[in-house]
Amino acid sequence: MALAPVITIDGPSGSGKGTVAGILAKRLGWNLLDSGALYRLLAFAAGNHGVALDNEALLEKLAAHLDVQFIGATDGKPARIILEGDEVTHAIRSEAVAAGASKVAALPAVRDALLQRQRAFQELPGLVADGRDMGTVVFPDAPLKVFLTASAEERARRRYLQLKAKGDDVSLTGLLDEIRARDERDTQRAIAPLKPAADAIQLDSTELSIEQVLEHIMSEIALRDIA
Ligand SMILES: Nc1ncnc2c1ncn2[C@@H]1O[C@H](COP(=O)(O)OP(=O)(O)OP(=O)(O)O)[C@@H](O)[C@H]1O
Ligand SMILES: Nc1ccn([C@H]2C[C@H](O)[C@@H](COP(=O)(O)O)O2)c(=O)n1
Repeated sequence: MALAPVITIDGPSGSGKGTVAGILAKRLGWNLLDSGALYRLLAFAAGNHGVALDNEALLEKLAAHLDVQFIGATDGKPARIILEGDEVTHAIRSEAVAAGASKVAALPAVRDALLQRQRAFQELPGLVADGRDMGTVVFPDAPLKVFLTASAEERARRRYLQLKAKGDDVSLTGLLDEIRARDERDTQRAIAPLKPAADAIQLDSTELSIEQVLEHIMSEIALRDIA
């Protein structure tokens, strides 16, 4: 049977990947893989089980047996995420969990343990996959690969507005520091670093609205006759 087509959207934190991937999946009626959520879930589970974020052997085991359910969908995103029986939909979205995710994601055995779980999302009619290595490692044959960026300042501003709207007490300079630290870790790690695939189209969303980003991607989809 033919493999489902995949559109990959990679890029740094706050560039808009998750938002754009969710809307795109909904418009196309395709499946969605938020690969960052898997690394966040692993970091969260490690905290629950008292596993240190540099204990590669234990994290590999935890990753291989991660008991996760993605339930329902709104705007292309899972409505609820259940980890080991507990709802963690919102809890995994904190900056602290993101920093932990970025640390466990640098461990080769962890990435290996999560690889097949990610590839299993490739089901008909198609998949929109967002992350750091979707186009370079997980789905190298994807017919459309997008590398979405924005300046660090704009990404911090977006994250600030997003967290403020949720009622979180955050500082813009603190978020900018965290974003820069995460960029550094994600781009400099030895395995599957954040970088554009050789055949990716690059979009800088600093001056673009979400809808304008989507228009660019939809025109690439039409050009390639993918969906
Ligand atoms: N082009 C844009 N213009 C303005 N705001 C945007 C744009 N794209 C995304 N946003 C907003 O920026 C915030 C971060 O977006 P999003 O969560 O999609 O980023 P991300 O790249 O998936 O980040 P992460 O990798 O950390 O999950 C959200 O509040 C989103 O609505
Ligand atoms: N394909 C992926 C997805 C995510 N990560 C790591 C690096 C990120 O900093 C962290 C959290 O991701 P987010 O939810 O913010 O997209 O997880 C990765 O290494 N590879």
